[in-house]
Amino acid sequence: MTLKFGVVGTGAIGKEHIKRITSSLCGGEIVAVTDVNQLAAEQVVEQFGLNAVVYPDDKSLVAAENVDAVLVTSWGPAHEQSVLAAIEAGKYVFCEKPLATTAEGCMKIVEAEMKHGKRLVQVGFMRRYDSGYVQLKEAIDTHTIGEPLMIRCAHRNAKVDANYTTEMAISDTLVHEIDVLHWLVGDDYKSVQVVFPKRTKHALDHLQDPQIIMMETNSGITIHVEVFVNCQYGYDIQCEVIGEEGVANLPEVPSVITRKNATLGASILTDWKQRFMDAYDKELQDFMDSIKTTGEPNGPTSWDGYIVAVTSDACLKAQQTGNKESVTLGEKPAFYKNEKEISKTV
Ligand SMILES: NC(=O)c1ccc[n+]([C@@H]2O[C@H](COP(=O)([O-])OP(=O)(O)OC[C@H]3O[C@@H](n4cnc5c(N)ncnc54)[C@H](O)[C@@H]3O)[C@@H](O)[C@H]2O)c1
Ligand SMILES: O[C@H]1[C@H](O)[C@@H](O)[C@H](O)[C@@H](O)[C@H]1O
Repeated sequence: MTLKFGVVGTGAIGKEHIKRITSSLCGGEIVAVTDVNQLAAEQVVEQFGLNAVVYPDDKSLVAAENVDAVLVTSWGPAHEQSVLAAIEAGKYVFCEKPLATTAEGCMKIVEAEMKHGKRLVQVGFMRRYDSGYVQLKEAIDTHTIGEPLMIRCAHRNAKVDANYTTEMAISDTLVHEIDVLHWLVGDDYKSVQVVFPKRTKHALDHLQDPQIIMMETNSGITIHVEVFVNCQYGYDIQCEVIGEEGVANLPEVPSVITRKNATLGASILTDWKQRFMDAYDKELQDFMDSIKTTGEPNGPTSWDGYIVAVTSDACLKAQQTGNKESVTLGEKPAFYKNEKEISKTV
């Protein structure tokens, strides 16, 4: 069976996902596309030689009979409406982060999905599919380093464009750590705090860069994440878990090591597309495969999207107050308690 996708939003990551579904993954086909910029949607159909209809908006695309699954890759604020429309129509949804830009929006999606009665939604938190993070999780789960006590992370982008704001360090960038870290240690967040170090001269005037976000889990694990989006030198993702019996690090991306001019060298990637290419492939392949085999997606859930939104809201508040802000999630619904471990399925 081929899963027929309708794509909402044919910008940067929309095109990346269309390319992988049509050229490197198995079992998917793009049959519909839409974008507020109709020309962009038409160009994508031509660029990738798709046999797909261009729809005027997400509602008409979702309603198309031959669309089995909706791939939401529009701007964040537009996600909620498209995801809710897809659930309403009983269609599967793969939604890029964020699931919705507010915790209330994510909760509406959670409630709609539970009302529908089976899982339809997967959120694009691709780091859970990255082989490095999967290995790190295995080391933690098998108690290789004992009980985790502290985590230190860095999320560095070489540079960002003028539209990137101080808030986006949380809502666009930190969201990846918020998702992957609670998954890594199997614990939820209790509180967050944000500290603004000395600003880099490479940030535009409106942007506080870098930022340090401190998070604490219910069991007391303390986490420090440095978000530094004008670090200049490359795209660099670091994660170190300090346990009672040892320390585990996210593996470095493999690179040829050179020896030249009295210097030992290795290259560093420059953007997220290359760094997580395999993880993007695996998350979408898993989405298609698990729907085919079990009738439900297997990856990050709407509840995971909700956890990220609540935590991200607390961080945004902490940016303003400078105080420790609490994270209040409420009980995880039983509906979301049977998730399978990705590390055991990919
Ligand atoms: N998982 C990741 O690592 C990752 C990486 C990049 C982007 N993203 C997420 O993917 C989403 C898209 O990011 P991008 O970099 O491709 O942005 P982009 O600006 O390149 O593309 C977004 C596209 O959506 C279209 N659009 C906006 N509102 C729409 C609507 N209501 N209906 C239809 N089309 C609409 C825009 O015209 C644009 O073509 C964002 O939510 C972003 O956070 C995730
Ligand atoms: O939207 C992008 C993307 O999510 C990247 O993975 C992240 O490193 C960037 O900081 C963010 O702006």
